[in-house]
Amino acid sequence: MSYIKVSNLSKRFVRRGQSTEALSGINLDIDQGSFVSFIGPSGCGKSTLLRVIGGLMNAEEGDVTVGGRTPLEMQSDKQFGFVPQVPALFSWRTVLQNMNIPFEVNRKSKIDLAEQKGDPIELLQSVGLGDFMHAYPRELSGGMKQRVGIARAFGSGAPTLLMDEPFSALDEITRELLMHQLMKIWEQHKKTVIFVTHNIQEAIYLSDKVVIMSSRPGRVSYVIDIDLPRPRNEAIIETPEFYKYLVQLRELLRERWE
Ligand SMILES: Nc1ncnc2c1ncn2[C@@H]1O[C@H](COP(=O)(O)OP(=O)(O)OP(=O)(O)O)[C@@H](O)[C@H]1O
Repeated sequence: MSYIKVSNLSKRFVRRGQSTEALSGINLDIDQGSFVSFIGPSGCGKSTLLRVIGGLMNAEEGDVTVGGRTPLEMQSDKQFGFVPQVPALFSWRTVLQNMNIPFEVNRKSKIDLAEQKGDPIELLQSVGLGDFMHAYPRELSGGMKQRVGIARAFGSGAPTLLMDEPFSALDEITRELLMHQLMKIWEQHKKTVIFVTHNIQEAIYLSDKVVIMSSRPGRVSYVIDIDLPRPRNEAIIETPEFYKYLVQLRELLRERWE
C-alpha cells in the first residue's frame, strides 16, 4: 500500500479576480522510503503540490493522505522535514547548534517522533562538514549551508522530507557534489523524499520514480520508474542505461514545453 496517496487533487488560485488552475486531477502513489522527483516547466505546480502534500496549503478538490492521515495532522506532528532553496540557519549558532533546532522545537511542542533522531556529528561528517561543526553560518559557502540544511533534515526524526529545488542556487560543480552526498545520506537513512528539480540528470540519479508534470493546468503527464541498481555512485551516470533515461526524459519534457 502506498504511503503518500494523492487522489484527484485540484488546486486553484484566485488573484485580482483572475483564476489559475495550478493543479488539476492529480493522482499519485508514493511508497514509504522511496525517493521521488518532480520535474516540469516553470509554473506547472511542482511547489504547490509539495506544499499540499506537506500540509502547508489546502486544495479545493481531491484528497491527500500520508501514512493514512491528513497532511495537516502529519505536519502538526512534525512528520515532515522541509529543505527549501536556501536553508534557514540561525546566524548566532554554530553549525552543530543549528542541527539541534528541530529537536528543540519538537521538545517545546512535546512531540515524540516515531523515528529516532540521527547523530548530528555523524550526519555532518557524511556531508563533508566534519571540520566545520563549530563554525558559524557566515563562515560557510552557499553549498555548505545547504549541506547543513540537508543533514539537519535527515537528522530531524521526520520520516518524510520535502525538498523544493534545494540545489538551484548553487553552481554546477557544487550541485553535483551535493547530489552525490544527498544520495549517500539517503541510502543510509531511506526516508521518503519528495524532491522538486529542474535538472534531469539529478532527477534520474537520485530517484526511484520521476514524475513529469505539464502546465496550464498543472497535471501529471508521466511517471517513470528508474530501474537503476542501488547503491548508486558517479559511475552510473556514464552507463548506457542512465543515458537511455536521459534521452527518454528529455524527449518527454520537450513534448511538455512544445
Ligand atoms: N500563492 C499564490 N497565489 C497565486 N498564484 C499562485 C500562488 N502560488 C502559485 N501560484 C500560481 O500557481 C501556478 C503553479 O505555481 P508553482 O510555484 O507551484 O509552480 P512550479 O512548477 O513550482 O514553478 P517553478 O518551477 O517556477 O518554481 C503558477 O501559475 C503560479 O503563478
